[in-house]
Amino acid sequence: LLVDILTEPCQPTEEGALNFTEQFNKSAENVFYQSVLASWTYNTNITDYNMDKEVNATLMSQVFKEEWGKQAKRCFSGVLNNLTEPLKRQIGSISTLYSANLEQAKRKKFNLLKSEMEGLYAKVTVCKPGQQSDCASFEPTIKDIMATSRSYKELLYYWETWHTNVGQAIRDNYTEFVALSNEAADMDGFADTGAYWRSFYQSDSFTTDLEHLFDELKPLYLNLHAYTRRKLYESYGPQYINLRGPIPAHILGNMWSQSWSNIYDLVIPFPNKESVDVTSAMVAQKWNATHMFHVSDEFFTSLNLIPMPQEFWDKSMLTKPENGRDVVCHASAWDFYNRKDFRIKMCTEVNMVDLFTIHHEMGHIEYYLQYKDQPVPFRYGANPGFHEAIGDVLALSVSTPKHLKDIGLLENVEDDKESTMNYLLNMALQKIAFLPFGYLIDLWRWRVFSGETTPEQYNFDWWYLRTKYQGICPGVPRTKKDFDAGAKYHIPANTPYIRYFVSFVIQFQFHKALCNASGHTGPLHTCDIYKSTAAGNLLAKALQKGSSRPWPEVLQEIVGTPSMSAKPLMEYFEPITEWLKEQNQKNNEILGWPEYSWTPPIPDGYPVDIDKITDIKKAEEFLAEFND
Ligand SMILES: C[C@H](N[C@H](C(=O)O)[C@@H]1CCCN1C(=O)[C@@H](N)CC(=O)O)C(=O)N1CCC[C@H]1C(=O)O
Ligand SMILES: [Zn+2]
Repeated sequence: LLVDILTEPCQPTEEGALNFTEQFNKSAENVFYQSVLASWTYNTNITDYNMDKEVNATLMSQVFKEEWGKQAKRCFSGVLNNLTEPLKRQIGSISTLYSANLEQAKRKKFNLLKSEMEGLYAKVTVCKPGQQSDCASFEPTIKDIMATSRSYKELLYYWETWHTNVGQAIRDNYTEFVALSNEAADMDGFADTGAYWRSFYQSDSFTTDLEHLFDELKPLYLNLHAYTRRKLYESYGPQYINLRGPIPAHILGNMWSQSWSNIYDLVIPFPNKESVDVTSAMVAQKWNATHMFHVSDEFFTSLNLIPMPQEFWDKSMLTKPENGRDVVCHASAWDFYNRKDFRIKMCTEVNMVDLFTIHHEMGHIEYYLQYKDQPVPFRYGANPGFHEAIGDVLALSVSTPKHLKDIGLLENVEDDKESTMNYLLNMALQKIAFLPFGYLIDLWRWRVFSGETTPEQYNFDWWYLRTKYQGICPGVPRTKKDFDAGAKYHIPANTPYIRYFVSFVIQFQFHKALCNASGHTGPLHTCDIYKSTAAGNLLAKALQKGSSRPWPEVLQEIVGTPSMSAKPLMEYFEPITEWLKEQNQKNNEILGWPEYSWTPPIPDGYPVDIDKITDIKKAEEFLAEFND
C-alpha cells in the first residue's frame, strides 16, 4: 500500500484529494490496528519482549504516517485553502506527523523512552520502612492506603516514598523525551509540544478563556479548601494544620490531592444523615467488576446509546491479573481503529470511586462506537475535553441519591436540606477539588516544553504551582533531585491534561442540556437522565461527528452556545457553595493560604514507627483512655 501511494501521480484537485483520503483510510486502519494491538499487549503484560514489539509496531505506523503525510504536503499544500471541508480538515490532519517527523534513530529513541517510562511507572513499588521484602504496587495497595488510612505518619511515608521512587526513576528519561518531542513538534511548524497540544482546540483565545474560567471558579475552590482545612484541623490537630496555610498534600485521600472524595467521612456536614458513599453497600451485596461494568452499560443503553459489543466483553481486562503479571493498572479505554475492537483496561476494585471511573472509561468507548464509521482522521473528540466529558456526564445522573436508590445501593433517601448538603459536598470533593489540579498540570508542562522551566527547576516550579493553585504543600521537604510531577501517570505517559479541566467545565453544560432534553424540572443537582432517549439521541448526534466539525459548532448543537461556560457548574453547586460560605464566615475562616511558605513539622519517630498510632487526636484519646 505504501508503494501505491508513492507512485500515485499527484492530482492537486478536489477529486484528487477525495481519492487520496479514501486510499489513506483504507490502509490506515490496518496499520493503526497493529500498532494499538502491540501497545495493548505491552500494557497488559509488561515484558522486554512486548516492549520491543510495541516500539517496532509504533515505528511501522510512523513510517506509514510519514509517507502519507509527505505525499499530502507534496500534493496539496499549495491548494489546501480551496479544498472544501471536510477534505481540507482531513488533509491537514494527515499532514501533521509529530513523532513521525523524526529521523529513524531519533524516532526509535522517542518510542523507547516513552515505553520505558510507562513500564517503570507501572512497576514501581513501595516497601515498608527499612525492608526490601514487603513491597506493594500502587494499585490496589498504595491507592487504598492513601484513600483509607487516617494515620498522618503512614500516609506521609507512602506519599514520600512513592513520589521519590517514581520521580527519580524517570527524571532523566523525561528530560531527554521532552527534547525529542519538541523537535518533532517543531518539524510540524509548532513552537514546541505545548503549542502543538493547544492546537487541538483551534482557538487563539484558548489560554485566556481557561484563565477566565479558573478565575470565575476560584471562589468555589477557596471555600471548599477553607472548610476542608478546618475539618482536617479537627482530625489531625494544630500541629499539622495551619489554618492560614496550605494543606499537607498527603492527607486528602488521593496520591495527587486531585480528588478528595475519600476523606468524605472526615468532612461530611451532617454525619447523622445517611452517607452517600455506597462502597459498603456494593461490598455487602457482593458486587464484582463485571457487574459494575454491566450496570454502567445498562445506563448507556437506557439512553438509546450503543451497547458494549461482545468483543468488548471478550477482550477487555477488567481486573488486575492474579498471576502476578506486570500490567499498567492505570485505567484506560482503547480504540483499535478497525470499527469492531474496543476495550477497557482497568484494575477494578469494588468501590464507588471505581464505579464512576468505569462510567468515565465507558464514555470513551461510547464515543469510539458513535464515530467508528468516520474517516480515520475524524475518529477523535470534537476537542479532547469532549472525550473526557461523556462518561462523567452520565455519572452525574448515576451519582444522585435517587438513582443510587434505584439500583439498590441506598436505602432510604431523604430529600431534606441536610441530605442535600451531604450529597453536594461529596460531589464538590470530586469536581471542585479537581479544578486547580486539572488546570495546573499543563501550565507546568507548557512551561517545560517552552523551555521556561528547565530540568533544574522542574520540581521547584511544580511545587510553586501546586501551592499557588491548589493550596497544598509537601509533608516533607522536596529537593530538585526529586521529580514529583513524574509521579502522575500522564507525565510519563505523555498524555495532555488540560482536557480534564475543559471536561469538568463543559460536562455541566452537557448535563444541563441533557436534563432539559429529558424534561427534568427542579434543581440541576437532582437531575437523573436515566432512560431518556431524547437526551441520549441529542448526545449521540454530536458524538457521531467525531472531530469532523469545529467543536464550537458541536457544542452549540448540544448546549445552545458555542463557548465554554462555568455557569452550569456554578448553578449545580449553588446550594453547597452558599452553605460553605456561611460555615466559613461563622468560623472566621481565612480564604486562601497567606502563609504560603508554611510547612508541617516532620512527625517524631518518622518514618520507622509508621504502624504506631500517630495522629495527634487518636494519640490524645489513647492516652485519655490509658489514664482513666
Ligand atoms: C482514569 C483515567 N484514565 C485516562 C482516561 O480515561 O482519560 C487514560 C489514561 C490517559 C488517557 N486515557 C485514556 O483512556 C484515553 N485512551 C482516552 C481517549 O483519549 O480516548 C484518567 O487518567 N483520569 C480520569 C479523570 C482524571 C484523570 C486522572 O485520573 O488523573
Ligand atoms: Zn478519559
